[in-house]
Amino acid sequence: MIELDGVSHWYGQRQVLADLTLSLGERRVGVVGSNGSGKSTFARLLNGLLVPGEGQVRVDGLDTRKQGKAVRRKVGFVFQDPDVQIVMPTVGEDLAFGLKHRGQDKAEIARRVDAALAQYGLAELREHPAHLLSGGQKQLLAIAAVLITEPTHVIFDEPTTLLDLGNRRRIARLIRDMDQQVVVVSHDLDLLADFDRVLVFDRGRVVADGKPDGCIATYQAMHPPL
Ligand SMILES: Nc1ncnc2c1ncn2[C@@H]1O[C@H](COP(=O)(O)OP(=O)(O)OP(=O)(O)O)[C@@H](O)[C@H]1O
Repeated sequence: MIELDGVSHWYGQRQVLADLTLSLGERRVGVVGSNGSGKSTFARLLNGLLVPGEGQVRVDGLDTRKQGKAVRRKVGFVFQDPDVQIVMPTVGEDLAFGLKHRGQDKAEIARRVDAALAQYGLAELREHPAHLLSGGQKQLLAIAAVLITEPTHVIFDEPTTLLDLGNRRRIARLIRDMDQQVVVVSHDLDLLADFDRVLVFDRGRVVADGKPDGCIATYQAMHPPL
């Protein structure tokens, strides 16, 4: 369960989120809204990458302000741009990185890396330089590198923006089949169509909140075709 209690946020003098109070308990929560409406800021608050200027964010009862490290172990974050997330020279090493950081033993790391390479169709790329992967392969690697650490919640900030149709569908399937709670910020409305709940952001506020059909229709009505 992710809870926001009276959350507002500012960059300098500029308010970008205004008094959000929400309980997110559904398994798949989508977030849509215009450019600059505050979605990425909201996403970053959920795993403590940012702490709110005002109010409280709690993940399974842990306060992101006071227990940030514990929250970040629970909540994985997949960035829009996989280049900011890929930190090691090869695909295999990149997958192992988060596990080493968490002090896992060698045998367990090897077991989990093998499993992840197979699961994400990356087995032939184990020794491949990570920065030479295609955009779609990098995105898959970035997602795999988060999921391998077994977070209980995963936040995706526009995970399909760089992807072709085939890889978009692959990520959509992966998100559909995940056991963890996921919060997905996306401009890809098809991706969110079968989610449990969708939030529509406008100028730092949630202006619609409910099942995808109604919320996506509300969002589309805010932007009528020319
Ligand atoms: N680090 C920052 N410093 C100052 N202003 C920022 C910073 N990050 C975002 N902003 C501003 O805050 C507002 C909300 O940005 P945010 O990235 O949360 O919106 P968004 O809904 O995710 O937009 P997009 O759909 O374009 O990704 C924007 O006006 C943006 O310019």
